[in-house]
Amino acid sequence: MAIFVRIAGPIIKAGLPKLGYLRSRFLWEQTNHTKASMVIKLEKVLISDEVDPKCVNILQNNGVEVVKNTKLSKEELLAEIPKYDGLIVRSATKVTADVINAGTNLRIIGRAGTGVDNIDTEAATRKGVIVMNTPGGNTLSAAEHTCTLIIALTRNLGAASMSMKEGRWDRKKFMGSELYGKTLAIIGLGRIGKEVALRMQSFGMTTIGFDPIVSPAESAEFNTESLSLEEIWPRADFITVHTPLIPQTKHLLCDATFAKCKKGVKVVNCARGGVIEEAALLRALESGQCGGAGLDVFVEEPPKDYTLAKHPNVIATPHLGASTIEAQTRVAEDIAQQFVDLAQGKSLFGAINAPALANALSPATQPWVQLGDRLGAVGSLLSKNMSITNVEVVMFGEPLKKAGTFLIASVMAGFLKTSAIDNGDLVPISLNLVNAPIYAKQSGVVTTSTYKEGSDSTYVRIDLQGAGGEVLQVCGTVAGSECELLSVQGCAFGVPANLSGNVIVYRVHKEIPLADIISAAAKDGAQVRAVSTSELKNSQAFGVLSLNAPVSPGLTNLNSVVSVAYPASL
Ligand SMILES: NC(=O)C1=CN([C@@H]2O[C@H](COP(=O)(O)OP(=O)(O)OC[C@H]3O[C@@H](n4cnc5c(N)ncnc54)[C@H](O)[C@@H]3O)[C@@H](O)[C@H]2O)C=CC1
Ligand SMILES: O=C(O)C(=O)COP(=O)(O)O
Repeated sequence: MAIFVRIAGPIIKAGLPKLGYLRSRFLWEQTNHTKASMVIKLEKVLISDEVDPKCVNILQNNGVEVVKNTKLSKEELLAEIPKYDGLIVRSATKVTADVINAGTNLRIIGRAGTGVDNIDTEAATRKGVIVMNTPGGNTLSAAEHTCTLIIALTRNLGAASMSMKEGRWDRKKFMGSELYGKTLAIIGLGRIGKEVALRMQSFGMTTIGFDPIVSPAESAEFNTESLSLEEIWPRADFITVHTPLIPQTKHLLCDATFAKCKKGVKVVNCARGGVIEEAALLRALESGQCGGAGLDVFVEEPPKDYTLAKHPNVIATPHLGASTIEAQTRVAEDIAQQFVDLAQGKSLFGAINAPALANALSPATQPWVQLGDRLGAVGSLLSKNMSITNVEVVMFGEPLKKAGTFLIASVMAGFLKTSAIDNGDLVPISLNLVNAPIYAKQSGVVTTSTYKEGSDSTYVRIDLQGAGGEVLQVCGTVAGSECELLSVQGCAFGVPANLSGNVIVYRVHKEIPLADIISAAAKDGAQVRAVSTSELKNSQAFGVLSLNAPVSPGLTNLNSVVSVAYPASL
């Protein structure tokens, strides 16, 4: 299933009503892709960075073809990527929006490591591509490397070792200081920050820290006092940063914050280049405001300018935090196993951009995901001209208790797809549970879900509310693996209508002989395979014609017999 989006531009299709509530317009084209379901097809994976061979073994043992090529230029990667369902990287490959958009078959990007700043996660999410990392696999190695840099800094290990290699015995030059009794400030008290705290406490250091999501009680559990940054700067003898590089952490240490620190403060960056502003650090080192820096990461890797790395008070390593046999084995195994588990519908572990996929992975859930998509499509067809502002998904029956998030996403996928047929937009995007929530939000339609306790049967109702307050209700269920329409506007179908393949959905306002409907549809070119009709209630009834092949829109003959009829490919 592909969606074509153009944010602005003329409506190409004439003669069909336009949906004013869609802020951007969508035109769907049917392809072989599964509708809004989210079973990940994983046949071919590209590994474009140095990842432990265990990754290849696990994938291959699970029937995945793997190509490892760590020498691809950007142009070569752009040319190669369409061949793959999955891409595995470390920090070297820059997975930019153009790479993601070139990946016509790309379903999943895996980061064998922690930081995903080299992956344009927003572009991936819009394209419906899952981004996954291996949180925790390299925590201990990064923490140990940080501790190594702190210890090395305080005893001038880098420079002292260098001077020995140069044949000198400089005992006076390299007077150090003890860590015992000193204060270590840890900015970012997540996985690595916490492990650094625990290790450095064994040297007798006092650990203080700041993290917006770690409560004082949590940090107290690892003996670290939680303070504001303003309280931290003047107290710290050493500062180590363990945050991702995000706008809030960029240049956390800069001229202004260095100025608030103790003279001679020593700093360590084993997180991401740019959390400490490099130019400000150089100035602080030159002035003596900073007494030394341990740097594992740089804004540009490898750096073009080695001034910082060459500074006598700097100990620098070329992004080695995760470069241990143990960490590389773990992250390689983890990412491969996470890919396999996701493809087999077992687990979503490590995915960072697919909340609607939670609870939607098991094979048993897939028909419900499909049902959401199809009810959304039917709802869209029958609510034309209502200017839908709200969509509520109401779930009945214990098995659907946790289905709200994925059902909203799949209903909106079906709804937006079908709505878009009347518009005309041109950039191809596959809608799925990863990107449907973004496009739903962008459409301006407010979505909610409600679970109703106490129902003996399991079914879904979607309530589509128009700008004028009117509501269209569409109800459906899953029988085996089939999606069935149970009722529209409370008009129950005698035999539930099968919602699959090519159909025509129609509405009448009085009893119309079925023969008249079928013969009118036939005149419009429809090869009708099956018919389901609802009861007539409140002067309306609904029907679904299942067809052997798609039929062109318009349906002039049928529309002269029924009130409205719409073709759809479900
Ligand atoms: N040098 C290397 O080879 C490695 C570097 N890393 C980097 O280390 C960093 C941390 O990794 P983990 O501890 O595993 O991540 P984590 O997600 O467990 O911890 C990061 C913490 O930073 C906190 N944070 C976010 N914004 C903040 C702010 N404005 N101020 C203070 N804290 C803030 C978060 O709340 C979170 O608790 C990441 O940037 C990662 O890429 C990770 C592994 C190896
Ligand atoms: O996991 C991380 O965030 C790292 O920085 C490690 O990077 P690497 O996999 O060694 O290129």
